[in-house]
Amino acid sequence: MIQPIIAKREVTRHILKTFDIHMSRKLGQNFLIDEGIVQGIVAAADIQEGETVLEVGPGIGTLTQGLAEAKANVVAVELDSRLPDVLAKTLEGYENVRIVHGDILKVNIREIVKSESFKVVANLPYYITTPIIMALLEQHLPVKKLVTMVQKEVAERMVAKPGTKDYGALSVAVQYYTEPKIILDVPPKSFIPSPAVDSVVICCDVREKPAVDVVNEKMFFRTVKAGFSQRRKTLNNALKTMGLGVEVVKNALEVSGIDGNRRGETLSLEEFAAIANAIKG
Ligand SMILES: C[S@@+](CC[C@H](N)C(=O)[O-])C[C@H]1O[C@@H](n2cnc3c(N)ncnc32)[C@H](O)[C@@H]1O
Repeated sequence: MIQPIIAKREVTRHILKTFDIHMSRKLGQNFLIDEGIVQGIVAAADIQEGETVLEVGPGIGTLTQGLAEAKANVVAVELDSRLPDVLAKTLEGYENVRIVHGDILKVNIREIVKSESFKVVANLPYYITTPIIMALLEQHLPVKKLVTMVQKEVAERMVAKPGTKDYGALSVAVQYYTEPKIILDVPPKSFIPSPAVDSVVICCDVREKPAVDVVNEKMFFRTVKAGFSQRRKTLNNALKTMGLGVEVVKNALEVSGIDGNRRGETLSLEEFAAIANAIKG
């Protein structure tokens, strides 16, 4: 069965009306109605025929359809229990789509996706963008690339460099695992309903190995978290929140050659790694 293109205002409205779906703000539901943006996301994902794509939050299947048309093997995880039935209809005839009803932060992604390598493509629910991105990165899943629609301010934090106002723990984590690049500006009118914020598509190519060598990843992220815990504090004080002794902190700063009077937000990934690697005890 040939389906109409969902990424259009009238088609989306018709589907919502037919299935009597009132969109949920709580679930971050802003559905894409701009076919050009769907095509831009699909192109950025650089889909090869038959490759596996995990989509987070397919909604009524707008982006899913673009991915299916590009011949990806799509696994789409949707939390809203009303939508699997809708998706069964809107995506009827696409044999290469599997819908899973669940919470992306709770499901076992490895088990669901069952692929040795995959890409993540999504128009993310904005109320949990950061937890989703962090969960996808921290689990060391075999993800090659993430192409996601996010709120513009979040994307700016993801690509921020040391010493800028947007630089924080999210910047370090994303840049540690990936090479992020903002590729598309998306105005509010590209969605129903229009969100109150600007959006962008960000493409994160997952690195073959992390950007810096760390002895202990947990310690690296503990150091980063402490470094940004109190933005106005010097490292001498901020690192105390790690629960380490004064001497341990002093020694780590000395060994890594980093001035304890500096602030965490000025540190590069290499410098955070140097401190973390020097912490003993
Ligand atoms: C911004 S909408 C995107 C919908 C569709 N992909 C599109 O582009 O039009 C986000 C979707 O994520 C779903 N969602 C929200 N929280 C979720 C979660 N924890 N796990 C999976 N899906 C979730 C929402 O129900 C919604 O369908």
